[in-house]
Amino acid sequence: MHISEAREKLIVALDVDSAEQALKLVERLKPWAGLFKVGMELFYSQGPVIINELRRRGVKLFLDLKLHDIPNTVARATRVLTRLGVAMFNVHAAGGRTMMRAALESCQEESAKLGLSRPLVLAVTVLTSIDQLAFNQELGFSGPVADKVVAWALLARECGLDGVVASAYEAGAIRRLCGPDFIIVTPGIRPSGTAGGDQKRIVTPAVALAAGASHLVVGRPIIAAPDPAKAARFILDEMIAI
Ligand SMILES: O=c1ccn([C@@H]2O[C@H](COP(=O)(O)O)[C@@H](O)[C@H]2O)c(=O)[nH]1
Repeated sequence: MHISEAREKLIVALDVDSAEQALKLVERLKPWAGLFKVGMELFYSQGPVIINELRRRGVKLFLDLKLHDIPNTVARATRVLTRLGVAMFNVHAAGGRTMMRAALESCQEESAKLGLSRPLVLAVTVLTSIDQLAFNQELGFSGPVADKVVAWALLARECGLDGVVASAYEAGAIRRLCGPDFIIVTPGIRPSGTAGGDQKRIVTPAVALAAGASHLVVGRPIIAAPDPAKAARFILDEMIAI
């Protein structure tokens, strides 16, 4: 894989609470990342203004707010988010079929109305911070995590969604069952030899790509590094090593 192809697959999580920090990271990391992820911390502290600020810098954005509510509420929230012009956003697969369909339909309608290209809609499956024990004992699900992730990926595909957020542990099965064009965004990425912290289903960048992930989400290993650009470059090197 060429480094430019790896760059398109790397999503840097802007997990900071100020516009100044986010914009500084984007300026430093733009050469090394194809997308930037705005999650709850940045969006809740800065609001939609930060999306406009970032878009003005010409970067593609993944709005990671993980919508999960009744279908009507999610549809109405989706309508508003679609106006922001992000490249992708997500909802929880656990919200069910009607909710996922409502999100997609509302996003399609609003994009068409505004003449915008439709953002990709992804379904969050089982969070990468959940291990098998917590999945069974705390959340009360029976069976392997992977079975639930794959079932939710199939449901998301049936609802017409563009892809899922899932760990690399499940990426191979999702890729086989959902096909080559299905988007698999994979957080829980840790460069070899680094600790996972709160992340439980973790793999290295090379392993995630080999498993079938289409995009890798990396936060702390890049943004908390002494030199974020060097850390991003290191991750790209691990990605192209496969
Ligand atoms: O299952 C999920 C869904 C989303 N995330 C998000 O990805 C990043 C990962 O950050 P790291 O610092 O690289 O651990 C973070 O913004 C999460 O909210 C996830 O980790 N797992």
